Amino acid sequence: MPQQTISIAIVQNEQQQLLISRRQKGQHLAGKWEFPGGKVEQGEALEVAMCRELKEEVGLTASEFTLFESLDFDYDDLSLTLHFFLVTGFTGEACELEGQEIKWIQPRELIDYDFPKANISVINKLL
Ligand SMILES: Nc1nc2c([nH]c(=O)n2[C@@H]2O[C@H](COP(=O)(O)OP(=O)(O)OP(=O)(O)O)[C@@H](O)[C@H]2O)c(=O)[nH]1
Ligand SMILES: [Mg+2]
Repeated sequence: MPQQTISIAIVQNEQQQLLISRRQKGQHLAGKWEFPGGKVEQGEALEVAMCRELKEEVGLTASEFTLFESLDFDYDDLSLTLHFFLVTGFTGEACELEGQEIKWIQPRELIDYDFPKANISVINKLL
């Protein structure tokens, strides 16, 4: 089974809102909501990958962050190691650089959005 390491940014703004985006047609788990992030490249540090994906996907530059949770999760077709960072400092304005839908929501609203199974423990920690 393919194995991937993923770095993810949970971005929190000054109103305590969190940034979520929607996975697009053709992507793994299309239609689900997620936090911006993606595959860590060969030899790339986890936080460097998180910052790169955040910039590429929504145009934000992370300046303050901590590792929030790391976990392994197996989907039927894919085995993942996911590293979630909580980003509390950033510059820029979030935009839909890849044509995906994005939203700022309150943590308690996370329960109203359909996230991948791998996100359940992280979402429970954020609620
Ligand atoms: N970005 C992100 N991916 C997640 C989350 N939860 C989760 O299970 N995943 C899974 O982790 C993998 C992330 O890879 P990705 O598709 O975002 O990777 P990427 O940005 O490098 O995509 P690309 O290869 O299309 O450029 C996917 O299989 C996705 O389904 C999440 O909250 N955010
Ligand atoms: Mg991605």
